[in-house]
Amino acid sequence: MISILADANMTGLAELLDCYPEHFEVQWYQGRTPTAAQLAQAEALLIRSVTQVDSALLAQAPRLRWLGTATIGTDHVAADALRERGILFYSTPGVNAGAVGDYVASVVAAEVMRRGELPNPSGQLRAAIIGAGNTGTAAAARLRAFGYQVECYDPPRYQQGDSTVHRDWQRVLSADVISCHVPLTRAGTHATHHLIDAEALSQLHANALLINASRGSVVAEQALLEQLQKTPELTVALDVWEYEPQLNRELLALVQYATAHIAGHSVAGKVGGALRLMQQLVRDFKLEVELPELASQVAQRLPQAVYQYSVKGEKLSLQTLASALLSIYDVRYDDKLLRGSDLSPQAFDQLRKSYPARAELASLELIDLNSTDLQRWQQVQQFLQVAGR
Ligand SMILES: NC(=O)C1=CN([C@@H]2O[C@H](COP(=O)(O)OP(=O)(O)OC[C@H]3O[C@@H](n4cnc5c(N)ncnc54)[C@H](O)[C@@H]3O)[C@@H](O)[C@H]2O)C=CC1
Ligand SMILES: O=C(O)C(=O)[C@H](O)COP(=O)(O)O
Repeated sequence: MISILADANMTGLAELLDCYPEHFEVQWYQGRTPTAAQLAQAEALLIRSVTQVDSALLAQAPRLRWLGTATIGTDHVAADALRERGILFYSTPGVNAGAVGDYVASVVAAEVMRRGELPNPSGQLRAAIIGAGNTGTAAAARLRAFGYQVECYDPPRYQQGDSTVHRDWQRVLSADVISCHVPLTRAGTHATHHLIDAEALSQLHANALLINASRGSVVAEQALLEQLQKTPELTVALDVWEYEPQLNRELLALVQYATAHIAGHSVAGKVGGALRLMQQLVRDFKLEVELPELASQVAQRLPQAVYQYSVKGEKLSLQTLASALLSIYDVRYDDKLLRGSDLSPQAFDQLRKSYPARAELASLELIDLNSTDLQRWQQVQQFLQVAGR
């Protein structure tokens, strides 16, 4: 029996573990940090982005030999400390990239409804993706579906010879939509901490749309607040916050879309994370568990495959497309939930814990289209299906 300690709020994991009671002895922890008594027993620890794993936590977990985070980001884990102890460590790259792309699409669709047109202060319909990895690629595809010319800024990839990306920071700052998709890093040539600082913010078009669904500290929060006080027309969508679960209330009042770090929270993204960790755990501990059976347990939890939206024979206008996308995932609803809460750290965590089941935009099917629009829709659909590099 392996002694597993896991975040109680990891969608799909309990069902997977329940299928194999003979292999696992499971303890669940609530909230952000396990107790010392729980850590003392654990051989394998399964976490989400809210649990900080550092030397102090590891010192309480003498039996630990395996750590998995069901997230793309790994900035909450001290990888060096794990290496020193010889603890195996896994994350789930790309697992919720489609969901993050959908979040970006939903923000743009909501802007179409609010402005009556796409954000386009430069008149060139140009979007900049910062970080051309999995989430950046999914977001770029969604922006292309709206007709944006998308350019990806990614100096590390550029240095490695990737000719599809650039390293011209000024081009990023002059775009109509700027969307952040980098890991949070604090050291090295390409550190991303406060990448969007006061100087960068001051150079954006007043009517530009800035989106951050990466990590809060990629944008300097105080500088953003000061910029919004000067240019309130700047439209900002923040899914992540520099000091979350503590929110900057003054800043929240000035951003157009404020959500509780849920950009990646589609059911497929969340359940996929649990499945990938389980598959790795089963391999590393050499357990006799059928991996295909694990996958089929997960498939049963995914939402229905197709959501139909009738355009009722009308032209596929920008507004119709935006309405159809919002019918699957509407960021304005998540924004209302956060603003309607008491904005405390507990409320922030509770919103994430009780997040409703969310399908992905790839499951949308438009019906009753005329033949010209059918072609346009098929192109859009391809963009909506991109779920990583
Ligand atoms: N809000 C949410 O729910 C979610 C947030 N995230 C965050 O998004 C981050 C990115 O995720 P992925 O795209 O899947 O990661 P990825 O590793 O696939 O791509 C990151 C890209 O950023 C580039 N990069 C690194 N430093 C850079 C810099 N200084 N300037 C420009 N580009 C730089 C890398 O070369 C890489 O291409 C994650 O590390 C995580 O923190 C991820 C999933 C969900
Ligand atoms: O994958 C990541 O990185 C994220 O930020 C997640 O979407 C956040 O997921 P949870 O930590 O809330 O499971």
